Amino acid sequence: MRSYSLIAPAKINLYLEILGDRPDGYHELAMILQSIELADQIEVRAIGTDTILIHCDHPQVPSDSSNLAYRAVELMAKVFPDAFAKFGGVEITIKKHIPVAAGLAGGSTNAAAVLVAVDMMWQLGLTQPELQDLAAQLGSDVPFCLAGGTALATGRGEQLNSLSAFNSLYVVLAKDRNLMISTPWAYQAYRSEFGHTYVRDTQSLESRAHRVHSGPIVNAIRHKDGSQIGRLLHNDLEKVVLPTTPQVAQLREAFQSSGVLGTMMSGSGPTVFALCESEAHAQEVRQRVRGMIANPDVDFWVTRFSTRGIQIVSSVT
Ligand SMILES: C[C@@](CO)(OP(=O)(O)O)[C@H](O)COP(=O)(O)OP(=O)(O)OC[C@H]1O[C@@H](n2ccc(N)nc2=O)[C@H](O)[C@@H]1O
Ligand SMILES: Nc1ncnc2c1ncn2[C@@H]1O[C@H](COP(=O)(O)OP(=O)(O)O)[C@@H](O)[C@H]1O
Repeated sequence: MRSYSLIAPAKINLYLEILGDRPDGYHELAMILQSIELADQIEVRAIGTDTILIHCDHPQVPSDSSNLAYRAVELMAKVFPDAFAKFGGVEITIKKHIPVAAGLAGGSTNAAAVLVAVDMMWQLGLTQPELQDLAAQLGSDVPFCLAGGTALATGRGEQLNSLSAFNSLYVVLAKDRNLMISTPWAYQAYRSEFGHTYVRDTQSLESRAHRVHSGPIVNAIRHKDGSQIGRLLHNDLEKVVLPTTPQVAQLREAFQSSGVLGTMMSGSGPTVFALCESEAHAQEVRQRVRGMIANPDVDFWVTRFSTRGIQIVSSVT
């Protein structure tokens, strides 16, 4: 039976600006997404029946049709019914290393990996734009997870422009394991407090330029300038999460006082990350902040920027 083993990396958001509400209920964004080496391992195996089975070693990850990996196979089966009839269903095993509901796109990257595996398993030969289009139907962050590296994302986050990828920066991640933040809640809270309608068609490029402020950080990324990148980190969702979740604000302050290049909440949180120039410094910061926080429920990870998205590690055909 065919099987594929894949690596599905997490992401952090170096920049997240909310430009306004969209008529479809989403928010118009200007974001910079960055892959990191912290990753889940995904096995996708043909099972010759018409079922989809999910196994995951993490108690908070569903194994039913609400799992994004399940939804990825379901979407492929709907779009390619003949291939599904010919090759049958799949069994997916997810080894979770990415914390769940953490703002690190764990579910999205699992779904992206499954799209890649099913494309190969069903011998579809899809192009990158075709895969990206399917990915966007599964979630706003899924197209980025497929491509990986460093990208400027617009629209609801699915329109990508890749930036020069580099892996020389190290990342310390911290998350209280009792805290989970729902992405729809974070956007809804932002809309209630700061919402304003964004009508793309009537916006000239010039008026858009007045609202999007990602230029300096894009420039810093082009120059691989770690100190500038650290200084220019930005996330509008912090405006609703920091006041309601003091643990996040506290972690951010602890990193801030530890001599890092910069610190920010990732996506809708609650993970806070800090950027460092070297692995030794990142390990030192992890130790120092662990001591300052004195909360045994906070987990830490040291990882680094990655230039890659979904990677196929091995296949049996
Ligand atoms: C906040 C971010 C930052 O990268 O990531 P996470 O914190 O979830 O990792 C993303 O914008 C999340 O992307 P993703 O999790 O794929 O979102 P989706 O499944 O498409 O949408 C989940 C919900 O978030 C809200 N949403 C999402 C994207 C967007 N541009 N506007 C929104 O308002 C909507 O309420 C939507 O129903
Ligand atoms: N394959 C999956 N991995 C992780 N979470 C998943 C998956 N499928 C569905 N979920 C659910 O999606 C929600 C968001 O999880 P996740 O994708 O890890 O976070 P985020 O959207 O903050 O990046 C959680 O409630 C989780 O139970």
